[in-house]
Amino acid sequence: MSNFSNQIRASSALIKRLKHHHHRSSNPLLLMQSRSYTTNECHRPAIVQKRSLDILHDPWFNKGTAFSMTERDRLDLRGLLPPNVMTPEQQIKRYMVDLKRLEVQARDGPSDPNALAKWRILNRLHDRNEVMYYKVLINNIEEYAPIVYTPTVGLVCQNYSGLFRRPRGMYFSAEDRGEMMSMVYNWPADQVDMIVVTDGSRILGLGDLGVQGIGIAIGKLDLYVAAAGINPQRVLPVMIDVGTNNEKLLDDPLYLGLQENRLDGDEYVAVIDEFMEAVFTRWPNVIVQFEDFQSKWAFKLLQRYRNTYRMFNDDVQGTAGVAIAGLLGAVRAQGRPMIDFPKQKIVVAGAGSAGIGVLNSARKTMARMLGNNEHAFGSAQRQFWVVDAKGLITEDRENIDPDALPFARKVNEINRQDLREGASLVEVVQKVKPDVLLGLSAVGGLFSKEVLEALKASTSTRPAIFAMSNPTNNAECTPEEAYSSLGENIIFASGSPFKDVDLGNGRIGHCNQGNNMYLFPGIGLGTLLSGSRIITDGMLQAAAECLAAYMTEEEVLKGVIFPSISSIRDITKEVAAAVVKEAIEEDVAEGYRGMDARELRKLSQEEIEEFVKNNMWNPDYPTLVYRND
Ligand SMILES: NC(=O)C1=CN([C@@H]2O[C@H](COP(=O)(O)OP(=O)(O)OC[C@H]3O[C@@H](n4cnc5c(N)ncnc54)[C@H](O)[C@@H]3O)[C@@H](O)[C@H]2O)C=CC1
Ligand SMILES: CC(=O)C(=O)O
Ligand SMILES: [Mg+2]
Repeated sequence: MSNFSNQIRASSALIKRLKHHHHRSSNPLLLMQSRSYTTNECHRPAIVQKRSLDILHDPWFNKGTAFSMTERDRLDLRGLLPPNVMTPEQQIKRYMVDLKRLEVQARDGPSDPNALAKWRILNRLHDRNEVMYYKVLINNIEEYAPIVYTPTVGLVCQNYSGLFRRPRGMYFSAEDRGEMMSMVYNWPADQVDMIVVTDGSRILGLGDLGVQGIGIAIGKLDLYVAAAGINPQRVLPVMIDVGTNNEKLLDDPLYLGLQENRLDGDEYVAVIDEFMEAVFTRWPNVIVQFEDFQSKWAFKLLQRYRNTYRMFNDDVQGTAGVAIAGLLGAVRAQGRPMIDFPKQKIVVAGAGSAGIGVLNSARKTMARMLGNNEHAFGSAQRQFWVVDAKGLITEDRENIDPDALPFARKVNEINRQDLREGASLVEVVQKVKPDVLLGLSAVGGLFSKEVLEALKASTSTRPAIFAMSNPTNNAECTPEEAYSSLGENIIFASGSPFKDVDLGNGRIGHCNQGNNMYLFPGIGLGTLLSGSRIITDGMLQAAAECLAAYMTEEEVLKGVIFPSISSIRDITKEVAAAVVKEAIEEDVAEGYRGMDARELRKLSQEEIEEFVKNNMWNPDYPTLVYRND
């Protein structure tokens, strides 16, 4: 079961990982001695059943000017390309000149006025040459993750009607009921490893964007390829269009989705059921990531499918793991042992899919550290104060959402703190003096000056502010606001990227990006390679623990509690290895392709990591061989 079953196990696991961290640069002898676990598929030729222009128009196989002369002959491409054969490096250089041209007058960062134009240029490359697209993305991940992912992906979804050129992924609509089982065979790939599916009902913090939400599934899968090395030919973004309740889209003559109100109740569930049955029939080994479903359905669908299908909900489970890693980092950053985590007073603003996911997981982690009995759960529960749109949630709340009920505070306890049902965020912060203020409210600026000023009275030596809502404009506060109100002795993390803050005199206020992107790619890859039929709580916990342990003591003390995005491929590899290991320990790993369950069980930690690494796709052109059979 979980690696967090008690503080001792957690600490020893952390120490082990920290040790491991030190020789992460890998011992060449070790590498030479260990056998290779499955050949890297990139070195095998790829068989194509098309030739000539059809290849140039197929982004999965197109290499553009990098087709060698022999390949041009073999594939009837001679004369269809300019004669100068370019190396992949030259291709990238030429492309980057075009992309960089825009940046001459561009301001950096999230408010980049050219962000959409950059997305367009990248998207055009994605449409014509996938290998090159991912090479650009992987080599410049820090710069372009904010374009293909949050924040720009939000803008892309909002402007989808105007940006739409070529379709990408599959659309299942309420009109397709009864047809989905055959529709899945319209997708050209016989193998699909990862599906990210959304119904567009809550895209980032931008609300119901209907069919336009497909952009988020595409963006998440871009990270699956870039960070986890999932083969881009085996990813499938999916939009389930059951209508929209967004009045603007319902009235927009240019809207590309169904212009009717969302299906609800049993009718809605029947559509999702049919979709799940269809995709798992064609691709029994696929993993389905649910993304940006409104809370109302996020929990219900997760409970409905998680014991029968290989699926997870990223907003509920991925976010929870990232938050746990961040919260433990915040404890370490105070120079305190992790065993102090259950003493932290935590105010959470937002009780939706993300907020409740984090609360459940944080409470469980605390309870485990406290002995995992009923009393432990009770004590853990009293460390949280949850504020939603109606204020502090207590047992006095009418029609309380059942998912929030476990966190409703007892009225007598709250009265003793001079608080009551519906108390405002600022009052709660004033009275509780929390160690952590965590926002998953989708309300930009919610951590106002008044709230941040109130946090000055925190009993923590180094209070932590997690403004996790996306995209940028929805962040509960900016790092500048936090550092200027509270001074340098804080920990700050945001869901979308911000720049570090210059505090003067050479001091830097670090801005961490606390985003589920540090976990979901590794959860998906680890599940895939373990061959587990389901994604257990233990596998998710192992992923979170791995992320928590990734940062060294020195980094954490500097306020750096999450890795830089430039190391996302490395952290993803480690998270995936932790997930595989946990699946083996829980005896749910059934093996993957050439590696059966028995062989998997024999692997050492290093060998598991090598197995993961060897199964990560790299953006290199394969040799193409034509065969028509
Ligand atoms: N950083 C990350 O990795 C992630 C960030 N998110 C972000 O979290 C946000 C929320 O997502 P969900 O929970 O799915 O949305 P949701 O719509 O289900 O929940 C929003 C919650 O915020 C509450 N809220 C609204 N106004 C408030 C106010 N003035 N004060 C306090 N609470 C208020 C609502 O009552 C509700 O409980 C989104 O912006 C999303 O982008 C979500 C997943 C991951
Ligand atoms: C990051 C993410 O999953 C969200 O904001 O919904
Ligand atoms: Mg999401």
